[in-house]
Amino acid sequence: MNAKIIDGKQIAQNIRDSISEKVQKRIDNGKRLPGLAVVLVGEDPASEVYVRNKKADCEKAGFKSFSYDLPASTSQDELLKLVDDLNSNPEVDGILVQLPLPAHLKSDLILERIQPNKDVDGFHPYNLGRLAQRLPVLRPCTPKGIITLLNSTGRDMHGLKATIVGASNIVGRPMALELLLAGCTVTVTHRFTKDLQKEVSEADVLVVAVGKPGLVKGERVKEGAIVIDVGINRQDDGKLIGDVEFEPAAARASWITPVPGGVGPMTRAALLENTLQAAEMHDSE
Ligand SMILES: Nc1nc(=O)c2c([nH]1)NC[C@@H]1CN(c3ccc(C(=O)N[C@@H](CCC(=O)O)C(=O)O)cc3)C=[N+]21
Ligand SMILES: [Mg+2]
Repeated sequence: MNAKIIDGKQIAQNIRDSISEKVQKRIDNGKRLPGLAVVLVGEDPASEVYVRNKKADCEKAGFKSFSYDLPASTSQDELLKLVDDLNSNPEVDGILVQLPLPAHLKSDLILERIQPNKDVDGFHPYNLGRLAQRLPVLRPCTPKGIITLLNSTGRDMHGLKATIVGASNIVGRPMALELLLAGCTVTVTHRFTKDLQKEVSEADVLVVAVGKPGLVKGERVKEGAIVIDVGINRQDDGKLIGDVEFEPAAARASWITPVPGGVGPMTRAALLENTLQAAEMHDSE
């Protein structure tokens, strides 16, 4: 088997084109532009790149974008006050507080302050709870983007054995809920898992989201598996690589995502989808 590449960059572009058309229809129908507020606290260089890209995505899609670059010294109360203001601003459909936040800020309390119908990251307990109950509203962006990638393969997900490597709040856990909803039998591995490579070797669908290059050995990938690599690791030469050994994994898999150009662009596209969805929800409120 030699894997076909799942072209996240192209699929994300198709999504952005379709969103631009829907924004144009909103304008034709005299509706507001969808609005996204992006909040960045402190000066993490990687976060600055992501936030700049998100703003550019918004502007290209025809959304209104609001941006708040706050100093690392911002207090919990100041940040909560900003979230409250954005919650009550009728031009703002979506609020994204870029993670990680500086250590003195309590991100769980801040994320819970975002009104669930503006929680375009899908991180609020309400939205995670709805997903857990098979009644999703706003879905976490990276898992949502991955479901779109899996659907693009045309493979029926029902009954497939899916293994997720990594149990984070932002990827692994919501990914498990999405794959369960899609009909997979789901395993989540984490730091206490006894035999990671054994779990990997049994997966028909493998999603790896840890942030350790080479964590998944290509020779352990099941013949014909679909491999989704969420890892983004910058090497000394500046190149990005994932968590999966790409070449040997691609020799065994049926489909595989590249890094870059796989999951990353889909996370951004899902953010635009969620912001448009939030705007449509707010139209009828
Ligand atoms: N509240 C919040 N929501 C997030 O969704 C969020 C966050 N905080 N904090 C950081 C992570 C990371 N993340 C990425 C998004 C796009 C790419 C992306 O576009 N990656 C490109 C490469 C980009 C590059 O060259 O650096 C690719 O994989 O092809 C990567 C990572 C969103 N995150
Ligand atoms: Mg994002």
